[in-house]
This record gives sequence, C-alpha cells and structure tokens, in this order.
Amino acid sequence: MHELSLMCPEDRVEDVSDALDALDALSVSVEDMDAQTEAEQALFGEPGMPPPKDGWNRSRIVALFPDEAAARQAQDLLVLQDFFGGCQVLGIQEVEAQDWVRLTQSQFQPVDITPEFWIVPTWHEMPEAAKVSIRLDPGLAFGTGTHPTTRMCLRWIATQPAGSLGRTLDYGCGSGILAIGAAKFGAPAIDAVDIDPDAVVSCELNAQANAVQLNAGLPDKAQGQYQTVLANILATPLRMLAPLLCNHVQAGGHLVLAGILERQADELKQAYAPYVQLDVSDSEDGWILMTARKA
Ligand SMILES: C[S@@+](CC[C@H](N)C(=O)[O-])C[C@H]1O[C@@H](n2cnc3c(N)ncnc32)[C@H](O)[C@@H]1O
Repeated sequence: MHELSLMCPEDRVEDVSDALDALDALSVSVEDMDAQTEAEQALFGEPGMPPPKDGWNRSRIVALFPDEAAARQAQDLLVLQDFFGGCQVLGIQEVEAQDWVRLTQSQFQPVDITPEFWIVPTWHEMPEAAKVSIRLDPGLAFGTGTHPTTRMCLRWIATQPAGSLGRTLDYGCGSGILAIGAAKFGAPAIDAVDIDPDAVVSCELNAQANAVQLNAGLPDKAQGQYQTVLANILATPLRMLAPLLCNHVQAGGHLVLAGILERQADELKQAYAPYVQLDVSDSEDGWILMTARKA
C-alpha cells in the first residue's frame, strides 16, 4: 500500500478530505502539522462541549491507497482542483504491509473490573481469574470497559449484595455494557435506553452475544420505577435529567451517576438536592461516581 501526504490550511481540510474519500482512499487521517513543535495547538474542549476551534492552522492529511499508481492518480487529480490552492503535496510513500486486524485487536486487552469480573474481547481467551465476564468488542457505541466512568459503574454493580439490584434502568446505555453487567449480577429485568439509535442496535447485539435478556430502546422505553437507575452520561445532561432520573427510582432504590469530573460534584449535588442526597462514592483519574438512595 502507498500513502499520499498533503499539507492543508484549516479552511481546506474538509474539501480535500472529502475529495480523497471520493477518490477511493482506503483511509484518510488528519493531524496537526505542527505537532511536537512550539506552534502545536491543543483542540480539546470541556467534556461535552465543542472544542474552542474547529481545526489546526496547518493539517497534515494522509490518505492510504492500495498501490502507488492509485496514490499518484489521486495526487494528480487533486492538484488541479481550485480548492487545492494553499495546499501542498508532501509526498507518496510505501507503507509496510501489516496485519491490521491483529494490530487493532492487540490494542484491546481484557479489562479487570474486580479481580473476578472481566470485560473480554471475543478474540481473547478468557482469563483464568474471570468468574463473571462480559464479552465485548470495540464498536461504534461508547462503552468497552476501559473508560474510568464505565469502570466505576461496573465496580458499583459488582459490589452490591447478591440479589439486590432489582429491576434496573441503564439510561444512556451506549454499548449496553452496564445493562449487561447488571444482568450478570442478577438484575431480574433490565431496560437500556439511549438517544442514539445506533447505540440501541449495538446494545441489543451485545446483549445477544452475552446471552442476556434486556429491553433496549429510545429513552421513552424507560417506564415506571426501578430499584437501580444507572446513568453514565456527562454532568450537563445529568443536571437536566435530574427530575426524570429521580422519578424513575423507587423508594429505597439506588441512583448511580457517572460522567462527572471531581470539580463538578457540588453542582450535581445541588441539582439533585430537591429529590435525593448525592454522595461521591468512588473516583478514578479525575472522574467521580455519585450515588444516592431514595428515601
Ligand atoms: C458515556 S456514554 C456511556 C455508555 C455506557 N453506558 C457506559 O457506561 O460505558 C453516554 C451515552 O449516553 C447517551 N446519551 C447522551 N445524552 C443522552 C440523553 N439525554 N438521553 C439518553 N441517552 C443519552 C449517548 O448517546 C451515549 O451512548
């Protein structure tokens, strides 16, 4: 395979990337041309907020083609386009053949939530220590067990007294990892909802792969009251969802919230104060888990 590298100013990145897609590039990646220099620009925003700026001043675009002729043909066509003004061809290089599947898979290892509870990609052997496990592959939906917010929710689920989870709601289910975890730890009935229809499909497929029964759907699928309500979203939507989520918790039931940074604890406590008293019950890498028991 061969890769074509280009330098583009910020306002040309979209047009050039779209053109490379249309020219049948196998993949197109965009990175900061000034990375590792004094001109490097961080584009990270607050979690849940857009980045302060859409793109870097100068981007390096790398497009992969099956052979040198295809890369050269794409280059020759691109330089003729009016939107290519201000861009520059950096070169065409051969890329060593790699076992991409194996390389990608090697980046996803089994993750231990507790010494006995593991998230294991389907291509991995089950670790000997795993007494309870979720089989899950990386997909389009969030939730592979590597993010601290997911891990804390799963740890909470795994450490509840046996048989105590009761009817459970996973609000913002993503891959369905929390709902599946709840099923593995004995929740007798589970609703898993998300605003993203792709997440709902992913959740259903993952539940099937783990031989778990649950009802997945859009948020209006959440009906009535639950002994356990789990929501790993982000602080801003969690604040707005306070009355809705608390209404879904039955008396004596648990509310478990994640996606919250340490410095956001007080604003969440205040938002939920009219309904329940939230406390910080776990933390990992600057993220906190907040839980409450409804009176
Ligand atoms: C951080 S992911 C969590 C996924 C999974 N539950 C986990 O713990 O790994 C948040 C999910 O919440 C969904 N979401 C965001 N806002 C929502 C809302 N207002 N109602 C329902 N789902 C929402 C997103 O689509 C996303 O799938």
